[in-house]
Amino acid sequence: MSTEPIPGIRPRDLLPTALRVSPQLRRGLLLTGGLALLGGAGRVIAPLTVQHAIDAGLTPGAVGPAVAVGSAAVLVAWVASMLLNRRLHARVEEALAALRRAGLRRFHEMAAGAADRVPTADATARLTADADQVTTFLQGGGIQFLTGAAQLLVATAVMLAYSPLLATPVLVLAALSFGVMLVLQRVIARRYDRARRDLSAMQAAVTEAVLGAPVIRATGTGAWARAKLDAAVDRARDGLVRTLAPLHANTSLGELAISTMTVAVLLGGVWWALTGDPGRPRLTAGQVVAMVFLVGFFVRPLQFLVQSLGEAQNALTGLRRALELATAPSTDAEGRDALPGGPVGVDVEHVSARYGDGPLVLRDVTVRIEPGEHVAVVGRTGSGKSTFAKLLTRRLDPAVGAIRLGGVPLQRLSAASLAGRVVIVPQDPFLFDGTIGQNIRLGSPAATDHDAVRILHELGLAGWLATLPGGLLTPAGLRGERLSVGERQLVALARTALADPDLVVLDEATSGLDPATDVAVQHALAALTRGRTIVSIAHRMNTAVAADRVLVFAAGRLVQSGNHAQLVARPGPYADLVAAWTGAHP
Ligand SMILES: Nc1ncnc2c1ncn2[C@@H]1O[C@H](COP(=O)(O)OP(=O)(O)OP(=O)(O)O)[C@@H](O)[C@H]1O
Repeated sequence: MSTEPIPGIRPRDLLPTALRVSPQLRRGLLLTGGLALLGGAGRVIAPLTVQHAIDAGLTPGAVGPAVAVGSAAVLVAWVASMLLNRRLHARVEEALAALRRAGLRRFHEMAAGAADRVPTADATARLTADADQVTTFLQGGGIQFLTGAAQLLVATAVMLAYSPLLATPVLVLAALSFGVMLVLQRVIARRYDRARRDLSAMQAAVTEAVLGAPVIRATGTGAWARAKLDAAVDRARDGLVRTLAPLHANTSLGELAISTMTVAVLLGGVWWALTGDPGRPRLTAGQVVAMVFLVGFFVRPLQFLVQSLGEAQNALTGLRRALELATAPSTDAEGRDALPGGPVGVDVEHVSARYGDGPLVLRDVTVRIEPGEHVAVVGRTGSGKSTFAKLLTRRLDPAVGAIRLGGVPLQRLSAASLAGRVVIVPQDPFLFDGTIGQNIRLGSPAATDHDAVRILHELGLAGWLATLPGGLLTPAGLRGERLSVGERQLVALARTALADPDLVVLDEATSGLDPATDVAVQHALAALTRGRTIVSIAHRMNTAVAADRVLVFAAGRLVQSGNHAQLVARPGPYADLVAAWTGAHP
């Protein structure tokens, strides 16, 4: 039950997963590799032409062609790098776009319960800032990373061809330092991973501090809020600082290896050249000069690779986090069965529930809700009403027991068969930035404005529609902020009615609606509930009185069940609640 909603990806699975999620990366991979090799080889040809010119005695007949070949090679390298740059940038951006699309799609396909456990800022960061790290790396020298690696390969091959004995100490030193760097790289990866999580948490803290600013100003709790934010900022800073020590160790180690290699080749090359027969050195002067050049061509990309390992690691961490979201388990992977047609009956059998690893907040609840029945769920605050509603809509899975909808275990139902058939209407519904009409039409993909007007009439909301300045074209604003809570509820009720669901789980608004909106909401609710199975989390007595049956929760247990008249007649939690409600609204 406490499995991670977004499982990690092992380093060795990173590339195959990236290629699977973003197949664009595969396209023209051979050509891209070829261009990188051409770019690297073009640069390495220059020292070979110098060697020829020197060994030919630096005669005009030898220097001329050498300069021509060298220049042509440099030109080819330049063109190849330019083409490589263009290709790689375009492919990677296409791949990232696919990754973002796949990530968002998967987030929408995730089981509601799992998605609820992913902090909003974390999901957002994975699709934005984390994926951006790859672009940042590419723009900040990532392409040179690739041409550098190709140049390193070509330089190694040529050095080995020239003098295996001289190339050996260079390669041994390079292999040794790479071994140590790999270990350091693992440490860096772990620390970057941690740092990115802390950055995500900081983003969440900043969002909270900005969104909560009106409350903070009104309550004068600025110092408390800033202290909370400061702690998150400090953690993010410390996380980033912790990556510096291994990063610096890595760079210094690279510098040390590089200087040692240059000295080894220079000394070794001269010694090797001199120890041949007199007049017939084992290495010609041209070869020694070319070797020194080649070490430069070997060393410079190596140095660059080492220095940009940190950024590469950061980009890989960003890529991995985005990929993890894009490959998180979806509900469809679990559920294959369809919900039978018509009003849905609900069977809750010995269900207990908890959040994460916390204590049980709902214990051994057993109840059957008949198809078409209207049930009101009541109880004091914290008694478990919302938890019960979350269980019915799979935003939480039972720790113990089973729930069946229409006779089918909830976890066997596919997300597609639940969409539009089982709908939750929260207290403060979410509206998209668009018109009221567009928000209502979301209930049914094929619906027209005509359908939206019809449904508003059916719900008795024609009068409300007439009061809207732009009718259906009235803008709702970002998250519906241009409408009141009551109006948002009316739009959500119309959207729900248009979806024509068979089971509606309704979280009644607790916030005070103005009397006119309140009446409109009550009428709309009465119209919506006809002929459907309804589970209302009731915060007002009228809802409980009107329901076919009332379920009373207390301290996580279902303690009473019956209609209003039966329950109010006997002493107990329901009678106490009714007394409290009547006391509050005499
Ligand atoms: N996301 C959560 N994580 C951990 N505990 C939670 C979470 N949501 C609710 N709880 C705990 O579960 C218990 C039941 O909460 P629940 O929201 O179901 O109560 P409720 O009856 O709906 O209350 P209210 O009328 O105030 O909405 C409470 O003790 C609450 O603290």
